[in-house]
Amino acid sequence: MPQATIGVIGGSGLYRMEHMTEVEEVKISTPFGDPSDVITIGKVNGVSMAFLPRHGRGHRLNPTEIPVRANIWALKSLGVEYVISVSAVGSLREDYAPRDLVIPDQLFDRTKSRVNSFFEGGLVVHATFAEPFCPHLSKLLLESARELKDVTVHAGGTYVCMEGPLFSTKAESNTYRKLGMDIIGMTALPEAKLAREAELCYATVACVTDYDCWHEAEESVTVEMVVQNLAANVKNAQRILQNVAQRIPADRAQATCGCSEALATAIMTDRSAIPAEVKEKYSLLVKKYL
Ligand SMILES: CSC[C@H]1O[C@H](OP(=O)(O)O)[C@H](O)[C@@H]1O
Ligand SMILES: Nc1ncnc2[nH]cnc12
Repeated sequence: MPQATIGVIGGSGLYRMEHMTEVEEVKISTPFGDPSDVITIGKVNGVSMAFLPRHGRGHRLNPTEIPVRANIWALKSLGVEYVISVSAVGSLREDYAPRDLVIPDQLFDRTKSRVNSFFEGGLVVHATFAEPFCPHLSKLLLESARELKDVTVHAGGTYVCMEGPLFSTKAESNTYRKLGMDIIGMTALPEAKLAREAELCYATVACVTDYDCWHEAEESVTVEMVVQNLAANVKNAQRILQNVAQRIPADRAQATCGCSEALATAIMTDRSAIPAEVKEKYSLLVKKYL
């Protein structure tokens, strides 16, 4: 099986990686079912990357249907250590305009029907999630994005993750604004939580496509609006991915974050109380601690 240290999860509008050479497609099965699609592995600027479209090619899966556990497990099993998510988002503030990019630093969970953890059936794990995005990978993405002189990039912001698939009401959108949220989408959770449980560095390039439905002078969000703005945004996201490939250290020991040891103090269950078959099932994630 080919391996890659960097994984890219493509969101709306990003279903394949441009400028990828030596491309191989791999179909992976996991204890949590099949991922959203086959994973493409190849080289971007000489660096190995794995690419997975979260909604599947053809955009077949709505946010609630995305097999997030299978997606993160599959990337981990390919040796991925860094996951870069590319996502379309609505803006909840005037100065984050459509076609701008945001590297968010916080998350607020408004999902209702998602599975939030890998661990169940006799293994209880409480990982720290105060900083949901990897600060080290976010900084590298920000530096790469800032090299695009024709694009406005915002450092930081709170991404509120709603259930969907319908967009928000005006009452919801205005409430999120009052609560201090900056951007809105439907997919960063549980992806970020599962990446943390898999001890992966995880960060997002959020592509602003609309002002949701709160803005008095702008039309409320529609799929047509999202798709039009995404065409430009996704090109810029691809440029960032090519650039960041050069900056990510091959050896994660050089990273200044704690993502690679996120479970070191998180396992609550007595080692002697964990059934053998559960240890076996989760060995990809916790073998080094058991
Ligand atoms: C097509 S607009 C709504 C859709 O776009 C975002 O997806 P992604 O984060 O995968 O780019 C949003 O979360 C919704 O799923
Ligand atoms: N306004 C919005 N709400 C939720 N998800 C989105 N994705 C893009 N725009 C969005």
